[in-house]
Amino acid sequence: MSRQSGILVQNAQQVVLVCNNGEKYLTRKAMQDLAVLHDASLVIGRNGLIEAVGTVDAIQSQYQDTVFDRVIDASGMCVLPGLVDAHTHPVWVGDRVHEFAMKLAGASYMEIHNAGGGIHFTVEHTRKASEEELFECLKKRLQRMIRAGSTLVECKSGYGLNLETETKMLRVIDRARRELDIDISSTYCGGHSIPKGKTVEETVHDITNTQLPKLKQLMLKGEVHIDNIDVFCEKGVFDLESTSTILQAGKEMGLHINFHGDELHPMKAGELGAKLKALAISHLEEVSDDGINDMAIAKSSAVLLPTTAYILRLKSPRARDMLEAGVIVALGSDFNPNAYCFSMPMIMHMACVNMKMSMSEALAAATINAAYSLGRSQTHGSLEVGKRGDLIIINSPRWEHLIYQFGAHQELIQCVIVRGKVAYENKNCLGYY
Ligand SMILES: N=CN[C@@H](CCC(=O)O)C(=O)O
Ligand SMILES: [Zn+2]
Repeated sequence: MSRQSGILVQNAQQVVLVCNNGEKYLTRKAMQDLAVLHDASLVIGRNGLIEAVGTVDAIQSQYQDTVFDRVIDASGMCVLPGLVDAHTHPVWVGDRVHEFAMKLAGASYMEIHNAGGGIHFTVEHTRKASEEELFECLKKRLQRMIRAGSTLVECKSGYGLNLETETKMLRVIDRARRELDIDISSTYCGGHSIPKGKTVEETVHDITNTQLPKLKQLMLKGEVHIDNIDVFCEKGVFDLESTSTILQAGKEMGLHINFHGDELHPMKAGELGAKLKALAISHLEEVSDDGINDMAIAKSSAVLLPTTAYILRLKSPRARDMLEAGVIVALGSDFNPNAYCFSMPMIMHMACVNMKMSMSEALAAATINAAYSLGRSQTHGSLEVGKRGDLIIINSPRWEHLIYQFGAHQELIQCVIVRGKVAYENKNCLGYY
């Protein structure tokens, strides 16, 4: 009797495993030297996990008696792990296209923020929105991310700044995690800004004495799921001490520390994150040399966000210094109303051009290292047997086209598979020409 299995992706020109020895992250030279199979096939079992990956011949003989639910011919194409977006703010209403115009005319991010715009503008609108309305927005945005190849996305709250709206946002993220064909890492970011009319002290007190204890109860009851805690550590927002207080309170609840630091001003966020054993620190445009060294030793990953420097016309983070020091470098889109970008292929391209990363480094940063930054690299971020069946098939004979062709992912990404299920298929994909 014949065996049965899930999906066979066969005859691919290249299957980019990224790594194949159970590595939890890649640094330095290992990021240059990704594991790639040529003329290869891959099998995802009905349990949604990768069952086998190898040369076309090897898979053919191993599975000759197997009937698959679906066979995908990837002749002339490349298979890559699903992309991991390590930093997004996707739950909000009220776009800020008017602020984009202000920034183009010369206003800085903090000028707009201090004048009551920026995060405050989004908070005002998000507080008024219904849970259903927020879910519909999030759903559309996540679908756009899937179409751009992301299969695991970090999603932050942070446009509530009070218990009611932060909880509403986290419930919306949790619903997306349960209902949509995409994996989510959920981040409580109640420390995203100081709410209007409050002091830093009052805000820290509210977060540590009201919001976090209540969220802990909801987590225990299974009403909400949170993975990470985040704070915007920045001059005029949360200083080092208040950041540390909030992050430690979150860590005591079992959350991973994953915060915004050293973005617009040097704050010694790299040093603080390393001391607190943060899993991830984002931005780091202004990180110090000591911060870089401490992060390398502590294995606190650097989540670099090329859109920030691009949109705000700032200097880019020192990716090369971090890579040379052995920091675990990851990438994120930073999708938010200030930086409206869903596309990790574009992020990788920008990381290569503006931050001087190689294409291999950028792919490692957008897969295995981004998964590490979310504590998920045991299950995500590479195409290895036993890991999640999350992959993308691109219509080009070399995987690098996904990065090289700036803004062309919609003509390259033929298929996105999440947990062994086809989450997106582009039958009209024109290909790499
Ligand atoms: N810097 C803080 N947070 C976001 C921006 C959020 C917003 O402006 O709405 C970021 O990562 O870029
Ligand atoms: Zn952010």
